[in-house]
Amino acid sequence: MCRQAAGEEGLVFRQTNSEQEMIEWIHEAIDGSSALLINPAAFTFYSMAMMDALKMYPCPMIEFHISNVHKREPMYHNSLVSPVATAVMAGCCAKWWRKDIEGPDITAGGQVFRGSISGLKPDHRKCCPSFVMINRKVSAKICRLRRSSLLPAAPWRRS
Ligand SMILES: O=C1C[C@@](O)(C(=O)O)C[C@@H](O)[C@@H]1O
Repeated sequence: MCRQAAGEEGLVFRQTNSEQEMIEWIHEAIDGSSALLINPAAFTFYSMAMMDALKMYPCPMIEFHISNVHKREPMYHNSLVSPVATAVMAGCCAKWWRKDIEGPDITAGGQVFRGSISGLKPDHRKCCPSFVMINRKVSAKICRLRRSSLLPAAPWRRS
C-alpha cells in the first residue's frame, strides 16, 4: 500500500556492505526523507560514526534486525543504534518479507510502515546491511490515505 501511495519514487530500498556508503545514505535521508527503516547489521555494535549520523535523523527511524540479537552472544547485546532509534524490531525472521503483502505494519512516531520491510530481499545474507527510506514528498500522500482510513491509526492514537 505504501508502494501504491508512494509510486515508483516513494520508497527507496538500498543495500550496501560499506559503512561509508551507509553513512552517506543516512545524510541523504536526513535531508530528503520522512521515515527510515535500517538494518545496520554488524555496524550496529561498533560504528560510532553511523550512530552519530543517525542521531541527526529528525524523523521516525526503526532499527531492524532479522535475528533476535539479544538471544545471541553478549557482543550483540549492546546496540549503539537503539538509544537513538524511534523503535527497534528484532527476531522477526525473514519469512515476513517473502511477498510484498506479508510485511508487517509498523507504527512509529505517527508513521505507518505497511509491509515496508518487504522490499528487503528474502535472502538475508544479501540484504544486510540495508536501508529503506520514505521520500519526504510522498509522506503527505500517505497521510492523506491514512486519513481516508485505508491505513487505520494505531490503537493508542484512536480517540
Ligand atoms: O548482518 C547481520 C544481520 C543482523 O543485523 C540481523 O538482521 O539479524 C544481525 C547482525 O548481527 C549481523 O551482523
